[in-house]
Amino acid sequence: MSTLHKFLPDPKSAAIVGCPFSGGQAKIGVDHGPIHLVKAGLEQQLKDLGWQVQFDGHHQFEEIIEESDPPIGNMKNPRSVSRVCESVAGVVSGHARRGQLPVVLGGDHSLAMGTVGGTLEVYPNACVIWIDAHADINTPKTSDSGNIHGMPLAFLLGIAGNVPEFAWIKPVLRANRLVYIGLRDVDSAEKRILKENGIKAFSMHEVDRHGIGKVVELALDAVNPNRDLPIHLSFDVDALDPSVAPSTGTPVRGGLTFREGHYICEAIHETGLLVAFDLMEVNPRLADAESVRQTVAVGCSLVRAALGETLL
Ligand SMILES: NC(=[NH2+])NCCC[C@H](N)C(=O)O
Ligand SMILES: [Mn+2]
Ligand SMILES: [Mn+2]
Repeated sequence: MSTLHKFLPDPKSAAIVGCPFSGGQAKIGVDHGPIHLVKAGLEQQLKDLGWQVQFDGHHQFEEIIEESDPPIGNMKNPRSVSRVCESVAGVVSGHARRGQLPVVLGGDHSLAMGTVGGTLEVYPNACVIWIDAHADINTPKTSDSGNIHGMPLAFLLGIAGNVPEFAWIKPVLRANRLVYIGLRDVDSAEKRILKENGIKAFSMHEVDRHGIGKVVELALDAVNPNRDLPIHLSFDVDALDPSVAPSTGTPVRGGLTFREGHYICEAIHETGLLVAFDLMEVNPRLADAESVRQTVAVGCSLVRAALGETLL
């Protein structure tokens, strides 16, 4: 807690935003992620690190989830995803405006339209560091699955095309403010989108080549060369190797080790620039009880690392 923070007032204050929502993908259970993370004691763990923590219970989306929500093009549950994300954006921007650091617990990664949207409303020059096996940058036209958790960045960048139901999302994110770490399952259309927009990405290949320390340095150089811009860190737990975080909907082998994942969070904490953190795609309904316990524990410890837990 000794690290000086460049954007948050002292004493440092965080808000846990539980988002039990699964409409951005097809597997049941990811909506239970935040409940498990909070039950594991996350609130007290952050208090023990010296943070003031606000947690007002998980967000209730029942009333805004559309009962009848037929696909638009191939997009599944489009109205529900849109309305949930719009409400999350309001909650996140509210916390950020009050000088709190929102810790958003998913739920699936479509929620990032809300989290990143909310952060950028308050910190328009913030950069986004996206830790994921996947690029989540399909447009409704390029997506094979129609799952919106594979599309949030296309909407935030303003390259998703015109979908009136999503008109509230402003193209707030600039391509040169987005960087990835951990990619290893990128669709061919997504590869083209990354190239065409000159988006910096460090796949597992680069992690192997340079080591995680150098990769985080290079990632920060790409989006935050003077180390003076606010950082939104969006962490999809499937960035970790499935042996480390098995309970997730779209696991991909060859991922980040336990330490590599934590190192990223620790290094971003050390910048003193972190203004928002997402932990997404923890699905306690997948895998056996021990795997669930392990994944939830890793999720909590990633959050703690990002909020300043040190090894010494
Ligand atoms: N947030 C995630 N886990 N995304 C997985 C996306 C997988 C695939 N690229 C798709 O568009 O459906
Ligand atoms: Mn992913
Ligand atoms: Mn993702």
